[in-house]
Amino acid sequence: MGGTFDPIHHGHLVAASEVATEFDLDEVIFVPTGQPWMKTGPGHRAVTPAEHRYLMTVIATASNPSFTVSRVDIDRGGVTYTIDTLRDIRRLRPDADLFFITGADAVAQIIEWKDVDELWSLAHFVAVSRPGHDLTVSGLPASEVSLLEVPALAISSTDCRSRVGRGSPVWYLVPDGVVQYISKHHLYRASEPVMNHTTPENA
Ligand SMILES: Nc1ncnc2c1ncn2[C@@H]1O[C@H](COP(=O)(O)OP(=O)(O)OP(=O)(O)O)[C@@H](O)[C@H]1O
Ligand SMILES: O=C(O)c1ccc[n+]([C@@H]2O[C@H](COP(=O)([O-])O)[C@@H](O)[C@H]2O)c1
Repeated sequence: MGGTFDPIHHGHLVAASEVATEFDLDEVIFVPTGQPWMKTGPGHRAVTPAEHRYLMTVIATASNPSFTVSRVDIDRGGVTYTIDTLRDIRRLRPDADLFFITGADAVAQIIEWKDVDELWSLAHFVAVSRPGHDLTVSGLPASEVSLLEVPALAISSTDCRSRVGRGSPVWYLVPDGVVQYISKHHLYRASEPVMNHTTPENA
């Protein structure tokens, strides 16, 4: 499951768990993005430094033995494209059948992703329902994309960030360890912007 995970929240975790159960997956690899090109650049906010997003993802998934976190997109550097993510994961897991988990909002944009026609040979895509978004495969090859209804959690990273920014709690929207990480590193505080060069060591 790829994501910006800024921060990771229970919507991500429930989606991953439901897909793992439904498709009998051995492992779900969470892959935090490097630079997500659809969320960066002019007119977009600065995405939180990758090391913070990576560590929050590790904390959130640590208690589940089937959940792991990959650094491939972070360590490759630069803009993240799923075509590269899947090629790297395939190299690391040559014998695995790969599934790529997305939410209904992300799957609706796949047609704009880099090298979209090549994606289907690398993984089977599973799109999960998300409150506020229609779940359809229109325009996509139906045999390559499965749709799955998951328990509706109207949680977004955007809302988590703005809640922290205005001093509202994010308890129970994100895992407890992520609440504590956000607080410890002063993430998402409007008055204390986190610069892109900030690392967990000097935050
Ligand atoms: N509540 C949710 N239910 C189902 N899928 C979700 C949910 N939140 C995120 N996803 C899916 O998880 C993947 C990664 O999401 P991402 O890290 O961008 O979180 P987000 O909450 O959408 O972030 P933001 O609000 O910053 O855009 C995407 O495929 C997205 O569609
Ligand atoms: O490959 C692309 O062009 C592409 C464009 C937008 C998003 N993605 C991937 O979709 C996943 C969810 O992205 P996001 O921006 O919703 O966090 C993440 O793994 C991104 O790398 C991929």
